[in-house]
Amino acid sequence: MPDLPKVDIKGVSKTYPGDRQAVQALQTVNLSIKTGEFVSIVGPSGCGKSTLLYVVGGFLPAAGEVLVDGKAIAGPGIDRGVVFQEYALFPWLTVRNNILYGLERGGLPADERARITDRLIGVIGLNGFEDRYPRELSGGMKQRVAIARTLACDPSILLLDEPFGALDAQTREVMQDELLRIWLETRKTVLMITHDVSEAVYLSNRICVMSARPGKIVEEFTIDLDRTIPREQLFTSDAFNKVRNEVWISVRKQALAAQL
Ligand SMILES: Nc1ncnc2c1ncn2[C@@H]1O[C@H](COP(=O)(O)OP(=O)(O)OP(=O)(O)O)[C@@H](O)[C@H]1O
Repeated sequence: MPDLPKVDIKGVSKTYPGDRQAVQALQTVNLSIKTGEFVSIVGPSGCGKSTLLYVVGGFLPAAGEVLVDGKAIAGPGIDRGVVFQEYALFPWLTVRNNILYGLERGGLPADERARITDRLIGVIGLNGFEDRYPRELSGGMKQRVAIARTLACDPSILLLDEPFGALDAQTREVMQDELLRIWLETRKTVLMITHDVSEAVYLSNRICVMSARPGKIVEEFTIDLDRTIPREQLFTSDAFNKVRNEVWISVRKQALAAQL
């Protein structure tokens, strides 16, 4: 069925019960993501972006439905790999063993697991650092390991929650380029949360803007930029700046509405 969405979020609402007051984080969110599409979600702080990602990840129960390949999810699954903002590495495992960890339960023979791990260490540019522990790595290196660990299980969907939010500006750019290269190579379906409008425009096919809490999708932008041209050229192009400004204005409108 060629038109079946890879991820179909249907009428998802989420209210967190509270001691004093319940918090409605999401209200009837609908979003269909095609196979191989890179979709980013932007919106004001606290509007429910992470909540939506956790619902799609299967970590959080919610009203409505999330379908993957047409089937309702019932919890987390190996079809969906998640990368969190805060690296989430095991401090007691080396780079190699952090990446191997996710593969150990997959039933693959040891030599195949080692082959996948070695290849990914090359992909993330950490040859020579295989036996280092997370405490010996920079923030950018740790996040590369976290991404490699997620890629090791070869999920068809990547769920990225502000994956570069904790990195300095230069490392962030390097990591964006790395992610773009990986996506162009693998064409995985990606759902990414970010605060950074330029990052969303640089990486995505489509950007969804969420309203202030309770979050719902209020505007969508299709991004049709040439991803093969160098970053400097793209960032200084009129086409890039035009769409970046449009998205920025849309997010700002929601952020201002939240303050009223
Ligand atoms: N476990 C929880 N219990 C109660 N309320 C929660 C919980 N997690 C999130 N919330 C509330 O739900 C709302 C949405 O939170 P969420 O983290 O999804 O927003 P966000 O858009 O990702 O925020 P930010 O951009 O600041 O990271 C917020 O008001 C938050 O306080």
